[in-house]
Amino acid sequence: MTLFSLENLSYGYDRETRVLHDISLSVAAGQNLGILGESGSGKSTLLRLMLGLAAPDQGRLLADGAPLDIRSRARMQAHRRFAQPIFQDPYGSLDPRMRVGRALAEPHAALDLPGDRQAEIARVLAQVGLPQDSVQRRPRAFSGGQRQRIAIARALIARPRVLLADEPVSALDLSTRVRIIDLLADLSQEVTLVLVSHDIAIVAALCPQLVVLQQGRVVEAGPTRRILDAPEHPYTQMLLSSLPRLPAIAKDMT
Ligand SMILES: Nc1ncnc2c1ncn2[C@@H]1O[C@H](COP(=O)(O)OP(=O)(O)OP(=O)(O)O)[C@@H](O)[C@H]1O
Repeated sequence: MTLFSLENLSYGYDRETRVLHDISLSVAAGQNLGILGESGSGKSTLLRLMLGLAAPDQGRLLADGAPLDIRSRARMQAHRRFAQPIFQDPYGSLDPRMRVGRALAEPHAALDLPGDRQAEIARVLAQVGLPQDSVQRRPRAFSGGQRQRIAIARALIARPRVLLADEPVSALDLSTRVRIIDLLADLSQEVTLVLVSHDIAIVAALCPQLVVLQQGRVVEAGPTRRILDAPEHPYTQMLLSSLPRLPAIAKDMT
């Protein structure tokens, strides 16, 4: 089952500067896809298009088997149940005044989701490993990692088929990162992840499929293992060779 299919897609924020060039890729159910690229390569823009926040200038974007018409309210309502975002900054993505219970109830109501609202809130809190009494507290009462868990719970309330995650752990400290990566790995038993990152280690930990983006173009795509073992494109080779060589540094210090 193909969840997303992008065919020769191009996009620019204005007429003069094109940000994405002739992108083709697909996301298969159960096959997490990593999109790797340096800052400014167009990763966030690509996710914006997949979320339906903007439409391609050229090419096609199919979600759940059909072209995504972002002018159709009904289609976008369905799309928000299909694909949910997770952003980099858990501080920015939650309203500081809103108690967690309300932050989770809101999308359940707005998307007209089935199921008992309180039971659904209890379900997502358990899924992300937060205590049930979190509902009464506001975001400031939580650590950065816990806030990212709240943001993930908010995405999960829709029971989406896909999570579109934009650098979901880069704002977190190292040990918290590992725990959130473990959570995303657990969740990807049920929901497919599209993960955008400049960090090869995170992409490699979570995504069996990889697309490498350079200045808005796909330069390499395929199984992550194959690309890491034998990168074909000079840009991918450069990205891999710029990884810090920690064991070598440790050896030098002895
Ligand atoms: N709202 C906008 N208006 C105009 N240009 C934009 C806008 N957002 C991004 N861009 C430009 O589009 C290009 C790609 O940006 P994008 O944020 O998609 O890249 P990225 O790979 O996600 O980078 P980063 O990791 O730094 O977020 C950049 O040249 C950026 O300046």
